[in-house]
Amino acid sequence: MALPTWFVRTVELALAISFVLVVLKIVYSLWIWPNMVYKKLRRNGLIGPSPSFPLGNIKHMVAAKNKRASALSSCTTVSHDIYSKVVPHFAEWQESHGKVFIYWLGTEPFLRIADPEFLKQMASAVLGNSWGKPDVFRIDRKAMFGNGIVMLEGDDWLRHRNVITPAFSPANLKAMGSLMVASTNEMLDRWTSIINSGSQEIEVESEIIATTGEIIAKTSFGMDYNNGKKVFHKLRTMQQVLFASNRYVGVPFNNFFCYKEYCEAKRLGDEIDALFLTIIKNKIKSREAGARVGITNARQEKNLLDLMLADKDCRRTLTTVELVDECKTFFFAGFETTALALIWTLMLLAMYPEWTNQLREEIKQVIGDQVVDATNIFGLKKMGWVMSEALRLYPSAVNAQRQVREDIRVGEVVIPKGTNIWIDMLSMNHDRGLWGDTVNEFRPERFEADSVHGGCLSKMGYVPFGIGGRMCIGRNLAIMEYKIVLTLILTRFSFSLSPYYQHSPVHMLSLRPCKGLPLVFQPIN
Ligand code: HEM
Repeated sequence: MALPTWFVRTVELALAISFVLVVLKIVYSLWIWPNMVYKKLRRNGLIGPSPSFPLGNIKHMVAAKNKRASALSSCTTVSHDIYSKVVPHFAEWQESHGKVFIYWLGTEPFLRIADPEFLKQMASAVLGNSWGKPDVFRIDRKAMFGNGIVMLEGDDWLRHRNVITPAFSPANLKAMGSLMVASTNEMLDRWTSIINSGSQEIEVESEIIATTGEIIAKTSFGMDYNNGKKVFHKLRTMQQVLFASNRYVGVPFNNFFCYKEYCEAKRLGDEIDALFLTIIKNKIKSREAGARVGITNARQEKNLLDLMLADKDCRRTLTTVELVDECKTFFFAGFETTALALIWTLMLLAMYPEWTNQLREEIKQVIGDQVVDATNIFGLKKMGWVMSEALRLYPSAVNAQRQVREDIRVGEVVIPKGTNIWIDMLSMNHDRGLWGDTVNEFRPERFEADSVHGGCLSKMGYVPFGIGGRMCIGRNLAIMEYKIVLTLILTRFSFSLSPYYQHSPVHMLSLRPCKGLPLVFQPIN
């Protein structure tokens, strides 16, 4: 039966209108809106390198990085003056445009900030939960973080933060200490076997990463070794895949250009979700079974996942999907950052044996013959300075990103709603104007008189754990783990840099040694 002409015409008209609306929406979001934000920023005197459509400044960024990579491959000395090597494009643009400038990732304009005073005024003008996260990263990193706390904003962020914060109470952290000691000792026993078998050189990067992965799997989710390992390997692979496609973040339809990587990241993300889902469902079942035989939820709460399953009033406030996303978020945020702080510290201590000796002496005085635990390591003050100095020269979090949810006034400048913000911590940590002539030297003693800011001329110039309400939730856990692992290594081994070590820090979501960290070990009797 033929359809009536008026019906066919109406459908055609509806389709035509929908098509035009979709095209208008695309033009608006890819062209009109970003240009409106850009023009407002320029009217306020903020400038930057000229972008081109549709890559923005990405072409230049990739070219600068490739040039740097070939220069680094012939470099044999270790220098801590790394800023222009890690982000050569920013170093170049800072020379011509100053510490605050606009650059484009595809069709997304970003305001890059490395001026702590500008940042201070900006941060004091907004409430913690009225900062957003750039939409472009929320989409790009969905496979990795889902809608976990790192990507949330507004009331949802506050709700998750309130549920999760109690998990990091001193009592809970204390309970995690013995698990950390056990996992670290397993790693060190493995090192002893390697040395006894005749090889003194150990590739430390992968060892530390695997151990911190195991620690987070056990302490946060009560996972067994095999499941922890599975999640850990999938997350690592996903990071490599995402980094490969990351270069086109912000470019319209970039998922089509990097379709293979996009599908691979999605597949890995789905597999990790399925693993966590099984763990969560089993936990819920065992909690229910426990409740039936009279074991209260409070008695069952041991790790982060247990605590997320029930808030203090024993009600579940996060849905199962939200729990899965938080598990992924904490797994990634928890192992990579702490591992890198330890890895760069080992590289630095291998270069500066006088500091290794000072730390060993401190361990002797503070811990002596006691078993290392979550309480006695807090007396290790010099180790705290070493951690701060390592995080200054080689920060695990190189930058932080935000999206402005309402217009912000900074002096005469108005930053319009919708602006993407790129806070460049690496640049501030290596800023001679803030740290003086010793900026690129390893000097933990700068934290002796000023343990928080290390004598930096601006209080906002050194923020290794972030700023304001979104400051790192796992800070105390990270410090505890760092001190436990480092204390155990220093009491069992002395070490130096392998002649094969190539100093090649690279920005791959975090700051990592591109060519690993081979160290030569000697057991201490
Ligand atoms: C040396 C180790 C660590 C460093 C340097 C570090 C650094 C940071 C920084 C700079 C931020 C703020 C990011 C931003 O403002 O966008 C942050 C946030 C966060 N960190 Fe850490 N972190 C470390 C360890 C950990 C650990 C061990 C965990 C969990 C077990 C963790 C979980 C988180 C989470 C969930 C957030 C997001 C908080 C929010 O948005 O409310 N971090 N971290």
